Order: sequence, then C-alpha cells, then structure tokens
Amino acid sequence: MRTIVVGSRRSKLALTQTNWVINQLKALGAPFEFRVEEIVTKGDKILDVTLSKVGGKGLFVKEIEQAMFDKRIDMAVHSMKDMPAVLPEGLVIGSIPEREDPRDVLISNGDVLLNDLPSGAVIGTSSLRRSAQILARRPDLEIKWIRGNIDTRMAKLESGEYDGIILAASGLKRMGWAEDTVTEFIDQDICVPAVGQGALSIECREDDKELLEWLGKFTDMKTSDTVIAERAFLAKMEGGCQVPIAGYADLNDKNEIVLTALVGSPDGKVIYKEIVTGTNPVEVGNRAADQLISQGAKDLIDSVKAELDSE
Ligand SMILES: NCc1[nH]cc(CCC(=O)O)c1CC(=O)O
Repeated sequence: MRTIVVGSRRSKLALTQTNWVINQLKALGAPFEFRVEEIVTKGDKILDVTLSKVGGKGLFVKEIEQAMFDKRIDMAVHSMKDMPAVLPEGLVIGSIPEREDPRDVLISNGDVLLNDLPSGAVIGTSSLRRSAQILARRPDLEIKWIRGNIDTRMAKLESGEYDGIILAASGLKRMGWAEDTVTEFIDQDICVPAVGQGALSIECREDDKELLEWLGKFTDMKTSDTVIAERAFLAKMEGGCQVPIAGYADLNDKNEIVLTALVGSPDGKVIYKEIVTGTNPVEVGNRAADQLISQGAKDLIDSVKAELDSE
C-alpha cells in the first residue's frame, strides 16, 4: 500500500487539523497508509514582528510547498486563511472540506462584551483586518499586537497584559475548547471574517492523480463554492495581509452565493464594504473586487503599501 507523507506545521492546531483530515480520509476508505512529517516554517520561527511586515501569509506555506516539489511530502493540510491567493505552478488544492465556524471571537477578562469594554481597554490581535474593524466600531479601544499560539495568547490575556483578545472560533473549536471560554462570537456585521477563515485547504502535486481522486471525494461543495468566491476577490485585490481586507461568503435560500467583501484603513476610519450575490463563484469574487475598486479601495491599498515600504 502506498504511504502518503503529510507535511504539517508543528503547532498543536496544525497537527490537530492534519490528523483530523487523515482520519476522515481513512474513514472514506482511502487505500493509503499515512505518515505525518513535521516542518518548522519561517512564520513559526519569527514570533516578534508583525506578520504583515515580514512577508505575510506565504511564510507558513512556502517551505511546505517546497517539500512537496521535492517529494519529501505528498500533501499538506493548511488553514485556508494562511494560503496565498495564487498557488505555485504544479501544486493544486485537492480538497476543501466542510468549513468550521468562520466567526471571530472575543475572549475578555471578566467576560465583558465588546460594546461594554471600558474606553482604553487593550485588545490583543495581530490582524490588521480585526484591528481595523474593531476600531471602526470602538475607536476608543487600544489595539496591541500579540503573537504566538492560542495557549500563549491566553496566558498573555490572563496575565493582565491585555483586557481582551480576538481569535478565530474555528481554531478553538478544532482544539476542543469549551464554548464558555468565549466571551462573544462577534457578529459578521461588526467583523467580517478573513477570506477562507474556518476552512481547510488540502494541497498536493497536480500530477498526483491517485491521491487527487480520493481528495476530491472529501470536498464540501458549499464550502468550496463560497471559499472560491472569497479567494477570487482576494486575488483581484492583490491584498495579501498588509492591508485590512476581509471576505466572507455564504449561500442564501436560493442557493446563491452572497459575498461580503471589505477593505479598510488600518485605523478603521475608512471602511469600504460591498455585498455581492451571484451563482458563479469566481464571477462573484471578481465583481466584489471591481465594486470596491470603483469605490476607491485600490487607492487605499496602494497608499497603505507605500507607507509600509517607506518604513
Ligand atoms: N492567524 C493565524 C491562524 N491561521 C489559521 C487560524 C485558525 C483559524 C482558521 O481555521 O481559519 C489562525 C488562528 C486565529 O486566527 O485565531
């Protein structure tokens, strides 16, 4: 029997996700043995700088992709959110499994809701998307960068260094956290989730037909259609994570894709937001980008990039 070597980052969340996928594939009857190969990525080593300043998303993915090209591994499970909008030639997303809860959550000391936090309360996040949207709603709060895995962030919260932190619900749920840890599931009207948040991406070599056949059976069509719309939007905005950018799609009762797309300034003072409906995922994503660009979002992105470059 062929052994599929699955590359994974060493974090608890990455390994949990990887093992979950392996177990699901086994349950589907995939005729493979699986072995997990841990890979420490640049993004895991650099913990002291804001992600957007050291190259963003690609950091977690690049070395894993190289291992796939080198045939040291055959596939990898990523958080979709960490995947750049465009894949390198020769690699494909072989499967998009059913999405977990896409929302962001607030965990605060004393379980104080976002609306009730006192002026000046310190909120930990290292996401421009989260900070822009939180500041748009609560300009009187203070955002302080935070890095590290979920356990590290919780420890920093408990130490009193922060009054609250924002995390993805999906990560907590996958790690089996109790719901009552969460102070508030933040409504997507207040904080539009990141493109792909809560979804997984199983990446493999394009020519690995044997593996691709099995991965295909594991794709959830609703997740796939909605995430493809979000990623088409992201690709067209060329946003990366240097600019606050958000995109979340769901299906309505007519089974149409409804994509909420947002671009903002880091301080939350400028927010462009569009809701686009349609049936073709890529068309919906492109149209959302076009509408935001015509509102002025592209100029905002370019000015934020210019500011970063001059630092
Ligand atoms: N930013 C890092 C990151 N990348 C993926 C997840 C888990 C959430 C997901 O599955 O989308 C997280 C943690 C977080 O945002 O709290």
